[in-house]
Amino acid sequence: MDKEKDSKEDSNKASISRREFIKLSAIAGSGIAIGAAGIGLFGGRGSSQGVSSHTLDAKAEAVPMYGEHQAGIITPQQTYMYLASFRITVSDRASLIRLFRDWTRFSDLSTAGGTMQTGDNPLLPPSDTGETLDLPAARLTVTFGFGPSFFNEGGKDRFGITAMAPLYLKDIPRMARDNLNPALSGGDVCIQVCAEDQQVAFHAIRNFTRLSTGMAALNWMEEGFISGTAGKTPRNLFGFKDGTANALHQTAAGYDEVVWAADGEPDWMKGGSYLAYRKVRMLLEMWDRSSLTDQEDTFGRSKESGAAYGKSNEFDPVDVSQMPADAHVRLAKQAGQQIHRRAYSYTGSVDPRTGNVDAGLLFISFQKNPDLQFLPMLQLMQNQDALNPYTSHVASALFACPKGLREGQYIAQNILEA
Ligand SMILES: C=CC1=C(C)c2cc3[nH]c(cc4nc(cc5[nH]c(cc1n2)c(C)c5CCC(=O)O)C(CCC(=O)O)=C4C)c(C)c3C=C
Ligand SMILES: [Fe+2]
Repeated sequence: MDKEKDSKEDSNKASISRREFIKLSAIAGSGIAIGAAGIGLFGGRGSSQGVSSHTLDAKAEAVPMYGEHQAGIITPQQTYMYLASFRITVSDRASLIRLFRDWTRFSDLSTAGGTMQTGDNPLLPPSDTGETLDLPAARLTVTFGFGPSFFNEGGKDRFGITAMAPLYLKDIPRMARDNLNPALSGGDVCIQVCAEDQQVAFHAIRNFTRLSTGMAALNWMEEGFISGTAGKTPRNLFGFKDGTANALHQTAAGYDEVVWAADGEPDWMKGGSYLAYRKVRMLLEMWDRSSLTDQEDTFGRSKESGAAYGKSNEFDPVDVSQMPADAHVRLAKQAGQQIHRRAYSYTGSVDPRTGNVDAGLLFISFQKNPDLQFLPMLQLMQNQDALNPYTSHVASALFACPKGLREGQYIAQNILEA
């Protein structure tokens, strides 16, 4: 593990300090107003104000949103995640700038544990929906991404930014086994929100949506969770440790190699990353009837320890020759590339016809070059993966997540005002 990156990530976990709340109060004093109701006043979330960092648990910690890279990409995974996709409904650049300014201010506030004003005018709806008033920052992160249609929608340069499109942004090509629902796929803008508290995460998505009224519409929203003991790899709904191989690149050099976009990209994208998303339904009932041997052969790893076939421990180097030819991990390795996975499990409703539960994986990976790292891997897996009989890919999207922000900048500023 790289010390420098680690300490950066650690500083990202700093709790909300008194200083930050003073900063927020100062902004409040300057009378920033957004929309009709306005982000004009800020309320700290009760329990964390003025409490020193070491007395607070992870739920109280704040992850600053400013820096070289956006938070929520290599940030250690929080327990809850919402991924939302928006369609921009305005066509002029000025409105778009207003939307991104509003979203950026709300991100700044909410990731620091603040809220918008909750009601100094009884004749208006409160600016903030209020459900986080007594809650701390809960390691909330907000990650913005832009879909291909943001830059060019069916040949139309809506915002005059087609020339600013990043190198590898396009819709993920249709795969042979795809069973995609277009209503749950793609979009102009995505917002990934992660937090240690589900209510804090939902509050953020809900208020992003409110702030976008008249300027953007919510296309779809997915909610996910993961759970694991601190320091241990969390397990997916098939009961296997999921994310082990991320350890192969968790150094500053590794992230540069795997995650951060660089050469040839427009300036706004250098230090950003591509978010590849697949909603993969997992056929739990069928899986639960398969033998342990079949389950382990599917991945080429031991279910309990997570060790690769022929090895004893989870992080021992993989020897693909020990695995069945169609094992998921063997195929992933065969692609010869690494990606940074940050997946979450989801559960949904029961199919009334079968009694089966809609559940699975919100597969999310970050990479610097999806053409090289992600698409060939997906292609290989679609054709041969032992996991295929147990899964169905039901939604898909690719977004370009810009580099991080400096204080005072708004998201997409270096695209819209370049
Ligand atoms: C196209 C990329 C991938 C998709 C889609 C995908 C879906 C998927 N994966 C699991 C469970 C596991 N995946 C594991 C490893 C793994 N998976 C991918 C890529 C995709 N997975 C990669 C690149 C790797 C790492 C390979 C390596 O270098 O060793 C594992 C093993 C443990 C681990 O390393 O995380 C599991 C388990 C599911 C259930 C799923 C779709 C539902
Ligand atoms: Fe996988």
